[in-house]
Amino acid sequence: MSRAAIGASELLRLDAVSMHYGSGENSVTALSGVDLSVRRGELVAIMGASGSGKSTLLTIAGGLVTPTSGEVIVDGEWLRDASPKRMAAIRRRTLGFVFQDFNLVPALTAHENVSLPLELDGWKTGKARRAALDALRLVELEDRASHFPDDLSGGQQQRVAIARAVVGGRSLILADEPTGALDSQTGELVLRMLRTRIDEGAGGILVTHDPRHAAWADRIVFLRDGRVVDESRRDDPTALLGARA
Ligand SMILES: Nc1ncnc2c1ncn2[C@@H]1O[C@H](COP(=O)(O)OP(=O)(O)OP(=O)(O)O)[C@@H](O)[C@H]1O
Repeated sequence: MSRAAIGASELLRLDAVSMHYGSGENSVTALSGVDLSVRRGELVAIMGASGSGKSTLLTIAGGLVTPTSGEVIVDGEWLRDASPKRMAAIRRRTLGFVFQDFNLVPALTAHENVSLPLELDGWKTGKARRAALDALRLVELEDRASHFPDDLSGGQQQRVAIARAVVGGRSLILADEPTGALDSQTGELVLRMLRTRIDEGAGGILVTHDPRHAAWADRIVFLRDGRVVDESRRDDPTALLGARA
């Protein structure tokens, strides 16, 4: 693929990505020739049965795992060419992860949890704290900044996790079942916050089992046995219904 072919609005591209775990007789094919693109302002849902490769796709997109073959391009950078130092910088500055179990540090306030990645990245404390407060404002939790995770509801904790994922201008949000531990009303609130951030110019992948949650995405990509078997757009409800049937 020509490097010039990557558009400025394209935050993520997976090009013919395959992933095999193990070797020989015990080898498991988790992904097989997957192509995927995520643009700014676009949320892509990934659906598929357990074991279809959703989490593997997310960890590869986030540079946590190198695929067996194929290319991963994040915000114009070929991850295969990135040095470990550069890779760490891309993870800190461009990528934000949101997990099902929030992953907040219990001994730190909401404000400190959000500013921590920036401080680890060398930001001055004052600047990092101001950026963290801006991110908490985005998820409407500015007034809970000094609370510890234990003093926040599950939905509030997940909103802190979203703030931490986008703080400092990170643009690609990778969310793995971010509503799994929440009741449906709170889960919807969290998805609305995620959607707002995407509409402001980030891009994202949402791994989910729930079609109601996938409906927040612009596109749904269906995986089966590590392959993309179908794709539906939100503006094409007939295709969506057909694909889910
Ligand atoms: N570290 C690993 N070592 C070996 N096999 C693995 C590893 N991680 C995943 N697999 C296998 O790769 C395949 C895809 O797994 P993956 O976790 O990506 O699927 P998934 O769609 O996210 O599943 P779930 O919905 O249950 O989380 C499965 O067969 C799984 O057993």
